Amino acid sequence: MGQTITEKIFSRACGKDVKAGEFVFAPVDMAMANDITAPLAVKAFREIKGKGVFDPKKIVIVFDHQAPADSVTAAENHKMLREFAKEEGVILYDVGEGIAHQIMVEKHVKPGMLVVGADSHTCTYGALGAFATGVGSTDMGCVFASGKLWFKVPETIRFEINGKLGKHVYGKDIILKLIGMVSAKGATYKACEFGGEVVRELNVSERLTMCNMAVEMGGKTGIVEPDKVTLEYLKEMEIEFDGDVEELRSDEDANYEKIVELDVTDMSPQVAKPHKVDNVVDVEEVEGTKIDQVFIGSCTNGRYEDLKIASDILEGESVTKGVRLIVVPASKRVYIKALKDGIIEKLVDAGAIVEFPCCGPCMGGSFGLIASGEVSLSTSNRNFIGRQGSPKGFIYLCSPATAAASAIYGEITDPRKV
Ligand SMILES: CC(C)[C@H](C(=O)O)[C@@H](O)C(=O)O
Ligand code: SF4
Repeated sequence: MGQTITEKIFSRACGKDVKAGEFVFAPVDMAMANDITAPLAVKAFREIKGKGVFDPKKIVIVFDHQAPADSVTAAENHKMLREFAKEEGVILYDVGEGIAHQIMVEKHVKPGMLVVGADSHTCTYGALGAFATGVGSTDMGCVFASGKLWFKVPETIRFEINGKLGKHVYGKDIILKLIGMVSAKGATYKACEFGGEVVRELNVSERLTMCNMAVEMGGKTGIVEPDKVTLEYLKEMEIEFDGDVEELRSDEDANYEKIVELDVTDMSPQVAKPHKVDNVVDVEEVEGTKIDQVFIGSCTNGRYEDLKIASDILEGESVTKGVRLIVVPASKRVYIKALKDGIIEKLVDAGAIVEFPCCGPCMGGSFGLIASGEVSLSTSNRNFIGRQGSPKGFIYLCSPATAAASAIYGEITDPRKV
């Protein structure tokens, strides 16, 4: 019996052939924690070992959720983490560098790696053909100390996406559609392997969006077999990779728990309605819903390509009066590229508020909260009650194209009509 890419990555990490369902104690290639989870990981690490992380070059800490500090507690956490990073020599990305997940895929992740992060959206990195998953802070403390962690090698659900995407329909719409189809717990603890002719043609940015939301259907990770699109991306990011992507394809006779097929021809842009990510409908069903705030950003859709799609739609238009459009580039690299290409200027011209790279309003952090009764249309990944401010607010999720078109009209708008 052949192996899935997930089994291949675990077999390489463990130095022996392993199969889905087996429990393994595996060494990790990279470990990441952010400003919310790292303080607890450091505490656990101190209790377990005291001093001396397993390998400082493999540990990354990023300040993104509360950066720059939005409270004295956050400031104290940042201060402690700066001291820890200096003492242990681990890699630190301070305020302004961007969202951890974006930084990881711009600088550290390579195909075939086994990566853990103390954040649920670590699954994003699977878009590069790595196995990456979120872990708790205490687990991360153990990783800081030993470089290893136990896993149950997950079974794989293969999502086979075929057909042809229409105008203004993107990876975000595909993943929302899939979550609606299988439900928020439909892939619990599974590796969600995205393939098929449509995925092969998606750029890495859209693959990242899809893998990012695998956890919203319960997935242990999202993963795309690496190919020449991946290699071109690594080159652009100046990430050195001398492995063979062919070796990281799932075998033809690999064992899948299930294959889910989707033909995207004629598929509409998708929207997740409050308050569950699997409450997904075609945009036509919610067209005309009045909105108060639009957020374009997050580890799901805050990349250059996302900002470009939005600025193309908003060019020469203006955000309707009474609606706030908040745009947050996912990283410094994204921000600078968008600045140089005039994208930021177009967005600001249209009436957007463009903020520094960070998580922004995604989880109701430092700014951009909504009031009771207000409606947020967001390109992020979760629309739970209270996530972006008042528990009496409403959050709809969509692609950057739908978000930009809706900002012009002040109501949820089908981007194909703009
Ligand atoms: C703060 C962090 C633990 C959390 C996560 O793990 O996902 C956050 O990033 C989120 O999106 O809710
Ligand atoms: S952007 Fe949102 S989903 Fe992503 S890590 Fe930050 S808070 Fe979590």
